[in-house]
Amino acid sequence: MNDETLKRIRARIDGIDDQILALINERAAAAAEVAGAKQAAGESADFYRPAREAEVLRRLRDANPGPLNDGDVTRLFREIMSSCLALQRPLTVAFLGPEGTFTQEAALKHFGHSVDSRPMDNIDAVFREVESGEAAYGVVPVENSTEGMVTHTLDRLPSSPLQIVGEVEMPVVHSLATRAADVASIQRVYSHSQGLAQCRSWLDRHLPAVDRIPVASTAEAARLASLDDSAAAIASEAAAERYELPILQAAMQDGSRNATRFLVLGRESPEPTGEDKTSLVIARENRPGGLAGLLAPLARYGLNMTRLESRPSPEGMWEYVFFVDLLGHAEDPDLKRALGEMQKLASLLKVLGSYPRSVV
Ligand SMILES: O=C(O)C(=O)C[C@]1(C(=O)O)C=C[C@@H](O)C=C1
Repeated sequence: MNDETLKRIRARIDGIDDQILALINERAAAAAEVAGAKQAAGESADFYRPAREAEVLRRLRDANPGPLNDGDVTRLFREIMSSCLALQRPLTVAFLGPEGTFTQEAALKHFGHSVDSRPMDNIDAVFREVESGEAAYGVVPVENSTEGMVTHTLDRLPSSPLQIVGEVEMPVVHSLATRAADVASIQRVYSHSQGLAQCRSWLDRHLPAVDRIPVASTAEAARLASLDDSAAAIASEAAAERYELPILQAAMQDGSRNATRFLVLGRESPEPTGEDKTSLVIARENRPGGLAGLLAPLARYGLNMTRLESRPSPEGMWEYVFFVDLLGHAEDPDLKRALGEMQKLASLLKVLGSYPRSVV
């Protein structure tokens, strides 16, 4: 390419960037106007509107003419909205820490980077931080496609006054991060128990005799591995980078499509968007056909159940509660009727939240 051509194209790009800059700021000013209107209406506590954000992202994704792909378009607008909201008031978001966990990545993917994100030591602490009002929102893992549910999260939900206000799905790619020169020099491997489980076959094949040490998080594993040249961590690339650990093996997880679902916890239920999910916890006294009868209204109203999970009930030995995810919002007429009918049969029925299905 000759210099003249390059100069001409770059001048055009500069012109486009000026327009984008002016438009982004015009958008931020409009969002600030919304904030003013919310404040005037007495809604000053929290300006975040998950339902509206999901609508904005879905509309732009569906309108995207390319060549940018839909994922990049939603990510860019996610960050623009995050910055617009931070101008109104930055959100505080508690997440299962420390810095560098997959949960932090999920929190930033959902809220964008213009938030005040706070690492918590454990899942219970995330719940408490939001329950006490110290943080407006919290992010916790709930299930992994290889290893199944995160029982701490499920068990904490029924007794919490918090609502599930969103979900984030993320591919989870594990790396073997270490200062060891080669696999043969590794004497111990640290990770979260889920990380060790998700890489079991790889470890059996390549490091069969090495100690596998479960620690509080994959980020903590990376920190420990950074202190000991004969140790390795199974952690995210981000955590490896944070602790300046070289990656000896990338993408070492057993399932090529390993993904984790995270829940966003808040205090108020989002409005319906037309593409929502509802999570419930239910129970019925133990008798033949009990659970089938309790779920029957869902089939009658044509509702789609996307998850059914049982957990031991805190009430009694060999008693169970069931976690159910449904497509739809608890305010949708059919779902509302089905819930009304289930309520009459159930010994326990609690709506844990209705929230927009994940967009980014
Ligand atoms: O529409 C609103 O309620 C806004 O505050 C504007 C806006 C946006 O930037 O589009 C910002 C924050 C909300 O979470 C949702 C949307």
